[in-house]
Amino acid sequence: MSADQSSYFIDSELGTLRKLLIHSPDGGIGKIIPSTFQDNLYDDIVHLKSMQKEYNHYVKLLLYFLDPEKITYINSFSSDDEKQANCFIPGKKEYFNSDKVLEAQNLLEEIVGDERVKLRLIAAVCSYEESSFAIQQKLEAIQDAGLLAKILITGILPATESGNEEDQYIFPPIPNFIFTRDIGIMIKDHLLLSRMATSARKRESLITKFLALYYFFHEQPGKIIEIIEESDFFLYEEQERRQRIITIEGGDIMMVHQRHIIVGCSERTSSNAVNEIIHTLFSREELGIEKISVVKIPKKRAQMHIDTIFTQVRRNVWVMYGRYSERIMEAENNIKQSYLNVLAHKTDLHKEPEPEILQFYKKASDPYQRNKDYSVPTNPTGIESLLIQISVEDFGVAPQDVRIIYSGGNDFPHDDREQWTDSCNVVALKEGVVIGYDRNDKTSEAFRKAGFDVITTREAFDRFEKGISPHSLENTLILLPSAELSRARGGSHCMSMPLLRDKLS
Ligand SMILES: NC(=[NH2+])NCCC[C@H](N)C(=O)O
Repeated sequence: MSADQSSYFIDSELGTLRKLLIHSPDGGIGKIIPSTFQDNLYDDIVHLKSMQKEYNHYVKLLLYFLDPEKITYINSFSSDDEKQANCFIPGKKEYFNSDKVLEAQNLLEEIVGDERVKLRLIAAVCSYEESSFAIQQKLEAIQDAGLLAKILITGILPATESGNEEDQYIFPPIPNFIFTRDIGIMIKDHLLLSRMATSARKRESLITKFLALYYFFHEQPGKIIEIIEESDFFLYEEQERRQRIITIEGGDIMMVHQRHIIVGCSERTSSNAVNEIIHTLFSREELGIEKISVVKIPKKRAQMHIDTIFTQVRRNVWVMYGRYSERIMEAENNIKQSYLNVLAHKTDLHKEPEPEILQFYKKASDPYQRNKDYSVPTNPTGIESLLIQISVEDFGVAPQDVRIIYSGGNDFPHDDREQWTDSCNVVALKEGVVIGYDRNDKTSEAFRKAGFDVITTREAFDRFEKGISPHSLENTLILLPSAELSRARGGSHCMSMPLLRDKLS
């Protein structure tokens, strides 16, 4: 399998999905202990086997839509449970190996098959992880590229290679690598590399950079966009450096329309990064980006990226967290304030920091200037108006036809509970057909009320087995089992890095 470079292209969140990058939950996740799950950006320890089982539903669903021949292949092992299970484990002989549902571990295996790349990557990882020279040499001696790829991800050097009686833990796990959304962002036929905000995810950035350079764009490195701090960054004192730091995570960037990108300014994507993203994207004429909407959100664990607050379902339909809707916030504040007035309380209502929208336009007639101010004075008043504006102005939807589905049906406490378990984080397989989590009951109900079919993956598979074509589904929310997956604090949008979508007609 080698990369077909012309076949990466993303200019919407909705065009029929043809190719994406995933990573199945790996052995590193099963090594996290109660005192480290927080540092690892998890909210509990998870049961790896159950998580993998849930994840396999996701993979199978993707294959039904993107590469159905692989379903036939997997089904051919129906009389042998072990072999069938192996079809879902990267590195196993029976692994399905699709060139449409791409597994990061497999791509890594492919690039480290080249000795030159292998040595570079080992050196880079070992120096980042501050490994000993002895460990570096052990890794260099490994001839099995598949094994090496697995070790670089899980951090586990098996006894057979370590020369010890037991497995050796040489690097920390990177349990968030399942959230491939965050590691890089396709913008048309370019790839913007992320720059992870936390040390728990930095090895992911490193591996992704190698995948970009030696797999996806090895013949066209110019298509890789990298945004880093200014060259004098290291000369500043620590506090100043904190202001100037550039961190970018894919969950904060949405290529929502061919001319319009949304960029989140959040716990993970720094304001300086947003600034540079605007300049960089506008300066690259070939991208054709004319408008950038910045969504500044409070820095909070529950909403670490903008895709935890809203995602797009159809041109005219969005799912969002109602507490971040300015319309709802205003209505609630008014009600609360009027109670306070009636009760003659002197205290003012405690207000949470509110999201803020700033829009920037690149006018084709204006020559590009480094310090030019692109901002426009009339920004949408909040996230909900922004989403409506996109549907109406970018997609030509009539305002009365825009529909916002709220997390938990906007009903407290379900709104908060379900946002926490990623009710607002859905990915579109095609326009109107999205993947969500089965535990978000009230959000599913809200989808039903909005005219969507809501089915579980099992129901979907049954239908497909009966010969119904996956692509015949319309306006459907497909629910993944999610008891364990959701504890890692990401949904299907986070678990996907789309590489190729059809253009919307
Ligand atoms: N695009 C996303 N919302 N990704 C979710 C990432 C969750 C992951 N545990 C983290 O905190 O980094």
